[in-house]
Amino acid sequence: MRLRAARVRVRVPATSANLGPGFDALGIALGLHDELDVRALGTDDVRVEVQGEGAGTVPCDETHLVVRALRLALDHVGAPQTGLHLVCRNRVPHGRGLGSSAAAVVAGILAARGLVSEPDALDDDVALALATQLEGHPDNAAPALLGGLTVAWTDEPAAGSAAAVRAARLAVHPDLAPVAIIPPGQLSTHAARGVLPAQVPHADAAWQAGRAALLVEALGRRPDLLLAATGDRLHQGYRRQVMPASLALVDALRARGVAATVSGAGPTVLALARRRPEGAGRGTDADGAITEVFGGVMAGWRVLPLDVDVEGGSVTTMLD
Ligand SMILES: Nc1ncnc2c1ncn2[C@@H]1O[C@H](COP(=O)(O)OP(=O)(O)OP(=O)(O)O)[C@@H](O)[C@H]1O
Ligand SMILES: N[C@@H](CCO)C(=O)O
Repeated sequence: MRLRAARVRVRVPATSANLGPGFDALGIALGLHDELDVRALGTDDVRVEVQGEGAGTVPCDETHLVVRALRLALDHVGAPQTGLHLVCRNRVPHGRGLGSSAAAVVAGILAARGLVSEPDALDDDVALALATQLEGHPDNAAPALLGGLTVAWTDEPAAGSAAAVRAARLAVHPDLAPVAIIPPGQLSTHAARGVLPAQVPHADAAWQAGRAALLVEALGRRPDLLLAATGDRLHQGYRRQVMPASLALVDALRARGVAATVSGAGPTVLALARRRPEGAGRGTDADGAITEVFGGVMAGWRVLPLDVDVEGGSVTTMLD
């Protein structure tokens, strides 16, 4: 395998994982994107410029997450390593539960796909497996790669072979109107996973399986069922201790009929709202409740209505 291009442009969406009961499995791509220009250099240099989210905080050397993912993908297909110049225009907030790390990992893998002579060697199946290797779980990487609503799972490995990570796209009702409510502070996924128990009661697992099945129906065809369908007993309650304000917001919104969940590992809150019907003005059916709950007192939080991204990550080869 050789490099066929020197310059590529990559675009990857934010994602929200779990959506309540779909812990480590369901995820949805959102209309908020990181964009990167990646240039292969004739030298061994690595230069990373970051604009927007993460500027001044993420490392700008070989340890940058996009660089690590890109190198993993080049190694995987036997392509030569190269010097790199990255310009990252980041809009996905970091450490907020909106899939910034998955976006970075998918961006690196897609950049490698755009650079190599046989891009099919990094098709979506391979890209998802590589992303999961770096991320640990595929629920953000799958929608970041494929767009829309996805369910990701891992097939039991046959003796002597690696487990296969797989994903399928699911239907999304056109009225679905996600609203991200983003706090000013970060919480790492690592910290949020650290407070989860090793075991849960059988009754909770059974309850959750029913809600996850209902959620697929609610998101695809019956948005009127979203409040019931976004219940959770496996993660949000355990995580209350590390994001009390987010869980208080989830509780307050749910008490007002809004299908609110913690987005990914938090601390962002995602309201799965519905677009107002034609003629009823712009906005969503959750806007009144969000305004009422906020009351202007949650300083530094941002309310961000977002479209569902249906395209997923993309890479374009740039001609010099
Ligand atoms: N665009 C990026 N470039 C470089 N590093 C990044 C980028 N995005 C995220 N990271 C790294 O990943 C960390 C955040 O990852 P983490 O998994 O904790 O949160 P998240 O991905 O934003 O949330 P979640 O996985 O819950 O959706 C950042 O602090 C940074 O180290
Ligand atoms: N399913 C993951 C998403 C965060 O990457 C979690 O909740 O820990």
